[in-house]
Amino acid sequence: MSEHIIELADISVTFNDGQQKVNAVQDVNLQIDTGDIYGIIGYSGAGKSTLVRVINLLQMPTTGRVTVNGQQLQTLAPAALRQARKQVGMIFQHFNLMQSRTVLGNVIYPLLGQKISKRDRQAKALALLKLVGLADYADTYPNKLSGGQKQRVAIARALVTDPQVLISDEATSALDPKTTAAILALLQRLNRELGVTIVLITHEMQVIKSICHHVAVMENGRIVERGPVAQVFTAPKAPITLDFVETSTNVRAAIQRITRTIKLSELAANQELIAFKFIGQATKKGVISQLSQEFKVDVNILFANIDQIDGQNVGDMIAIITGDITGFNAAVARRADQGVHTRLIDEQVVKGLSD
Ligand SMILES: Nc1ncnc2c1ncn2[C@@H]1O[C@H](COP(=O)(O)OP(=O)(O)OP(=O)(O)O)[C@@H](O)[C@H]1O
Repeated sequence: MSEHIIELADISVTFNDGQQKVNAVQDVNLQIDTGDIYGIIGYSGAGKSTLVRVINLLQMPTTGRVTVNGQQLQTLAPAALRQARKQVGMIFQHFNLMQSRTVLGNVIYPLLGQKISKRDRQAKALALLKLVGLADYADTYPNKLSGGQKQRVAIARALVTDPQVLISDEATSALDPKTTAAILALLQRLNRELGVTIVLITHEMQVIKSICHHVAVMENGRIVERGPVAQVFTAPKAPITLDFVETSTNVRAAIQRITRTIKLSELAANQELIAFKFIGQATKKGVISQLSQEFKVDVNILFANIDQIDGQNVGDMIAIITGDITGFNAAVARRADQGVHTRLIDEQVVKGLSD
């Protein structure tokens, strides 16, 4: 088995929409490890759906190579490609269930036409319904189910051909927060128990933070940043990543609220407004209280929040520091390797938030 279950090399997708040319995906290289939960985040129109549809050649790339489980899909004859596609299951925002079939009928559907007896088909579908918590709903029709239950059926259906990869295209976007959390927990359990690799696209940071191990951030058809979730979201490099982070942690709203009441231009020469980030152990160590005593600075906390990213604690704090700010800032900078990061909130930062 290859270490990378999915390898996308130099992928571009261009649509010719009448007179207009749309470069939906541009020069994307992406490798996804076997067994990973890999998130792709971006705003609407960033190219996420187009990119993931390339993974099973539902969307032919204009250029580039698609390799799944060691097979370069574009080199396969139609029969082999049909077989290879079964390695990739998909779930969608609107479930795409067939209303005229029962829950069991929906889950069985992908197995029709395969060399597998009716009894085995049923047994397999029922086992999957049990796995997703819907054993008692086999004979129910989809219109009698809640959104969360419909998505569970769709997940069972996507897994019935034993795919190695499950693609989730905004699968929780139509669900309420509690149901979203339950579906994400289910995906996490399926990843652990079945070893299925999950590629999950979303525009919501919360989704990425709760179950993904790696993330790629897409903007205008390109991947602008990628890496382990905790790393990308605690030390974002691309402006759009920072934007996602600050929106989801409420830091952006907090900075806007604070700077509406406190004018930065009216701060004294020995005062600064600073945003702190504490990662992992640093959330527990009281580094700031130690340093504030050492440098005799006052720390006036205006906002604080603690969050979990891929199982790791991440804290945010915004405070006005008064006193020996040069010494204090230098000492904090030396703590970067212990997971303490700071950012000065100046007029430019505030202006950037309102743009
Ligand atoms: N079949 C198509 N023909 C023409 N343009 C398309 C087609 N499919 C997608 N596009 C365009 O390609 C770009 C990327 O779309 P895509 O759906 O991949 O983005 P997305 O990040 O998944 O956004 P959303 O969450 O809104 O679906 C958009 O500008 C979209 O309008």
